[in-house]
Amino acid sequence: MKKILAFLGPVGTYSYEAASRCLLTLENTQEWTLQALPTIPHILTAVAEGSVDAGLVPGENSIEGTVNITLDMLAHELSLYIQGETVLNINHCLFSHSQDLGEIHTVLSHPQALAQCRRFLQQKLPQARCLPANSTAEAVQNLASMGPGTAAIASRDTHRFYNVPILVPDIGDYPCNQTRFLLVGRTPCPHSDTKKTSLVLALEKDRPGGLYEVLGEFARENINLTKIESRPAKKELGNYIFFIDCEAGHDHPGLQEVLRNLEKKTALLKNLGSYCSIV
Ligand SMILES: O=C(O)C(=O)C[C@]1(C(=O)O)C=C[C@@H](O)C=C1
Repeated sequence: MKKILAFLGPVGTYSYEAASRCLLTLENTQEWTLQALPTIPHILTAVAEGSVDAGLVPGENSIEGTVNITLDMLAHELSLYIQGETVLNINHCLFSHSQDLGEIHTVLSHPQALAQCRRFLQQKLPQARCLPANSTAEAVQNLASMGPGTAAIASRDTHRFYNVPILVPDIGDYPCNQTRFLLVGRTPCPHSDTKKTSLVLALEKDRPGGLYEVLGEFARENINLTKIESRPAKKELGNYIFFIDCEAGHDHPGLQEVLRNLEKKTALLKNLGSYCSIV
């Protein structure tokens, strides 16, 4: 039986494109197949429970920031490892069977895509209401049952899978729009040449210099951070956890030293895994 890589479906989503790319780089590619699932929680839970072997989920967008559900589930709810990352350029188009923008009264898409086209929607379709869909391609698929006057925001590529014309191409608010996808599995990345590591940590107590000391550990080992973000610890207000990505793989001697020291300085230290970029 083939191993399964789950992605946010149906086919034609950005996640599908990212998953197709990852599939080619997995060890023994021909032993793998893709499976569409409807939401990010479905994907991560299926990986954790073992009904699929790996999952591909969006983690961060250059315009809208972190995909909170992904990081929250990885930090608080599941024991999974990031095994790889891949970055896609995002180029949103407006799909519709209508040929006139003035006829559009409803626009469907994934909330991230709607947010990334906020100015276009405000300026060109002020009359339209926006409805969330589970994914961009699901929004295009749903147009078939929605009647005239509806439109969907999705990737140009979606055109290949659904018989819906592009009414307006390139509707994103910013010319550079990228989403970083994470490949997650139940075990650490099997490759020895990992280049990045993602950590979640919480300070022992809120005191002057606490975070500075944590960051000092990376500086001392000359390890570059590529991301730091605080998220609510899901307790009282003002209580945060920190997501840190750094440019050091698991066999980096400096990283091992940083992890040993952080164990002593933090109330929570979760290693989400070391991995490489998939291009
Ligand atoms: O709906 C899709 O096509 C997705 O793959 C999801 C998703 C996301 O969650 O960020 C991926 C890339 C874009 O940023 C918009 C939507």
